[in-house]
Amino acid sequence: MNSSTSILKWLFSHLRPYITKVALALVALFVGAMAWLILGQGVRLVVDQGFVAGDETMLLQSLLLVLGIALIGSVATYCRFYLMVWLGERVCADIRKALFSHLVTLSPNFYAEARTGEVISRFTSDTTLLQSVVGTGVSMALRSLVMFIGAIILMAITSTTLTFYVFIAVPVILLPIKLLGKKVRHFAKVSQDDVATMGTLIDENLHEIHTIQSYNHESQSVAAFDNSAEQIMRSAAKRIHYRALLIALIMFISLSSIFVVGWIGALDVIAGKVTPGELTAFVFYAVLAGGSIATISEVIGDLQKAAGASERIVELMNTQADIPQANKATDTSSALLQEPTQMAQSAADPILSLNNVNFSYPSVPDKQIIHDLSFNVKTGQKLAIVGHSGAGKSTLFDLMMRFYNLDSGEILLGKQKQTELDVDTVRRHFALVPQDAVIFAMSVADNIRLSSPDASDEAVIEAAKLAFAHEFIEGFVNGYDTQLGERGVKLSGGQKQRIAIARAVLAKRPILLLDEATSALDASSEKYVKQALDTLMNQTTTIIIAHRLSTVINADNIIVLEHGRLIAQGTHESLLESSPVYKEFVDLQLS
Ligand SMILES: Nc1ncnc2c1ncn2[C@@H]1O[C@H](COP(=O)(O)OP(=O)(O)OP(=O)(O)O)[C@@H](O)[C@H]1O
Repeated sequence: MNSSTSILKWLFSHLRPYITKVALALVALFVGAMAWLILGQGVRLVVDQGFVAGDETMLLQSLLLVLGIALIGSVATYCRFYLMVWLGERVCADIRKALFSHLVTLSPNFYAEARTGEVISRFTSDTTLLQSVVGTGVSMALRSLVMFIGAIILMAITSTTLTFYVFIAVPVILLPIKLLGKKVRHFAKVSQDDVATMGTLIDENLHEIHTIQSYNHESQSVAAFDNSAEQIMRSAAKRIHYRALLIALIMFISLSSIFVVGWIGALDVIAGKVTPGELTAFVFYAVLAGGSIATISEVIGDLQKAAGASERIVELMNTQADIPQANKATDTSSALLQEPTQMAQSAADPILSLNNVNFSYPSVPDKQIIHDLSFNVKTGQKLAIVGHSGAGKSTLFDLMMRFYNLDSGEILLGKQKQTELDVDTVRRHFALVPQDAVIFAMSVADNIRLSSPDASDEAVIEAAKLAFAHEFIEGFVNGYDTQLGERGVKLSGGQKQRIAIARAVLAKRPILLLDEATSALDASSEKYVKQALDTLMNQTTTIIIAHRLSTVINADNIIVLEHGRLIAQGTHESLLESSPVYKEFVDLQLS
């Protein structure tokens, strides 16, 4: 219960900025409900004053009154519906915006553990559910509640005896709603889970269509999908059965009770205890009250679902970014990020130093990945890191950019400790060219501009020229405006890499982190990529995870990692002499 109250508070806090609209919606809701309730009195007038009394003028006047009330009720319904659904959409958009800006601050470690698919599903389906419930569910529940209370009061005023009989009928109607409603909800949840499973299946198969088709796996994929679709059908059939039964039972029981009460009421009319108009009004209210109860019981299930959805959203919102900001006053300035002319950094000073770094991933704290690692990189140097797969090379890049906290030791950027700087500032020191270039579904220019959103068109073209990408981009019909498909399907491997290099060039950051691609490109692509990288490496300090002989030969310094330990350091020639591991590595991996 406590959590429901906090969820409600959370939801209402999002409604607060639109308090005027909320108030207007509530006014419309009350006016609408009142209009429908007063309509019963109008009907009573029509029957008693016009119909039974045989007075044509009164009949017309009462009918006009009924029409007037219906008009007011309809206008109020429009306002309530519009405002409530608008509020639902608005709150949902606000929550989505807040959630997304929170999600982009969470580290890759969070996504490695939480499964991105699940986060996306929470994001889209939970917020959509919330939107429909805030928009229509709450509106319907509130309206029905007001109508129910009003109808009961007016019933009691019209005839206490008949109201008493109605109250005897209420539990008879509520019992099947409660029992069958539970079943319906259970199977609705099962169907939802089945649909989610199908979603994963579609996503996996269509994203990896290349592998599926090359291994002729289509028929097995189709069979697995058919199975999943049939499973949804089976649980849906159960849900539909219980729902149909529920509707039929409610109809039968409520109509029977109205008939019984109507019969008792008719006897009272014959006995002269109530007027025919009163009986008509009473039945009108009884139907209103019954309808309201049915709506509330239906919406309550949705409200519970929305509470669950909100709880999951709040849980996501409360996930803390695992990299804390600097403890001291957050320092967003860094000597290395100043204009080159003011830069106190001399070529002999280290631009990056690791001192006795120890690290294990938070998810596997017992397995130490980096052991007592120390080295430094001087301004303008080219440092190559070599080591077997799993030695911890990529982990080092992540540590430099502070995607994780160290277990012990320190990393310095120039003379400043990484932990004393704002995380954003730390990252502004590095331009990363990953092994598999990442291309987004936007234009070529915007893909390059990703690293520097304010860059001018001229700067983008300049960067592309330096990355040897300008020529092939010009070859596209739309040039720099060419839209790249999802996952960059329209580009070759070498082209993607050159776009990624142009992005790094444009970023103009003090340290280039380069994860050299292991997959071979064709000879001409290879040549362009190499030229592009050479240009870039000559401009800045470069740390490169090397897989090619030519790269290590040109490096100023090479460090050899084995199981997260630095086992040798030096130039290519000196290491060939001094380090058997390096020599073996060169023979095996690089030549
Ligand atoms: N998110 C993670 N959580 C737990 N362990 C991880 C994580 N990422 C990597 N590891 C482990 O850390 C070790 C080092 O991995 P890393 O990716 O840094 O190696 P690498 O030298 O870059 O290898 P490769 O050349 O194959 O890319 C491996 O044993 C790997 O299993």
